[in-house]
Amino acid sequence: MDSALLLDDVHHAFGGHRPDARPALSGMSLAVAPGEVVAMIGLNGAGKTTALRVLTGRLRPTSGTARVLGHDPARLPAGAALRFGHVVGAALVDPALTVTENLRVAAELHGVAHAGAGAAASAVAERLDLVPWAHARARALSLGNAQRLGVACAVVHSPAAFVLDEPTSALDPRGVVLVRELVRERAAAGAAVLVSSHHLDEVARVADRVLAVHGGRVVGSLTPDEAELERRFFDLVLAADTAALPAGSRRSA
Ligand SMILES: Nc1ncnc2c1ncn2[C@@H]1O[C@H](COP(=O)(O)OP(=O)(O)OP(=O)(O)O)[C@@H](O)[C@H]1O
Repeated sequence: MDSALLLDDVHHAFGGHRPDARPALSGMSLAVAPGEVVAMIGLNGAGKTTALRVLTGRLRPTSGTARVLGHDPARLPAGAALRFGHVVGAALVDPALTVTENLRVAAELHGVAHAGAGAAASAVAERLDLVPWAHARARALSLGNAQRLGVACAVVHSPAAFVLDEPTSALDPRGVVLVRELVRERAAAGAAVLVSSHHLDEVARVADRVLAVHGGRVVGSLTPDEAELERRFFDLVLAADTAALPAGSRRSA
């Protein structure tokens, strides 16, 4: 089956060709099929957010190929943009609008007909337990509820593919479960989902595949139900670091 989300040998160095430029992506390759949830897990600075920024079209990589629903994300045709959702960095939320208004606007901006936008907004607000704050302005929300609203706005139009950067970082345990259930539901309906996280336990519960990201690339894949996931992750990181050492210094490392 064709990938709905794809990065193929993507490289990016902030600072361009300056001598002090440091690579953020060094051959990042991944693919997410329709109906699949893939999680990227990695240490701080591994390149997860940079990879997601490439997929949202906000960052043009130095080289390599990125595709969202078959298109270059930096020039996503309107039809594909309507079928894509994302929260990477600041969510697409207007602080002056209420929760319901934001959801309705997000739905209509993504092509949901005016007549159906209210129902779509109510459904996702209920799903993420935002109903008690339906009439609150977004700027008045707690950090966790603001994060729920960001996720809700990204998926209110039932996108065919979506990417979420650390979508549960501010959530309470119930919020974590609600986002997990929402992601699984959308994948069961055929969406391709790519999420990033620092929390192995959490992604193991939501993802079909977990990709270990280190040094700007995928250094291995973990199956969520395998034993000792954390140790396997660190083994992959260590192996990648060891392989990157100059040949003569490997033995003593
Ligand atoms: N705008 C930027 N300018 C310069 N360097 C950047 C910029 N954004 C990211 N980087 C660098 O790129 C590398 C990858 O960063 P990135 O934010 O993608 O990592 P991450 O895996 O998302 O990390 P974290 O888990 O801490 O969020 C890091 O070395 C980071 O310092």
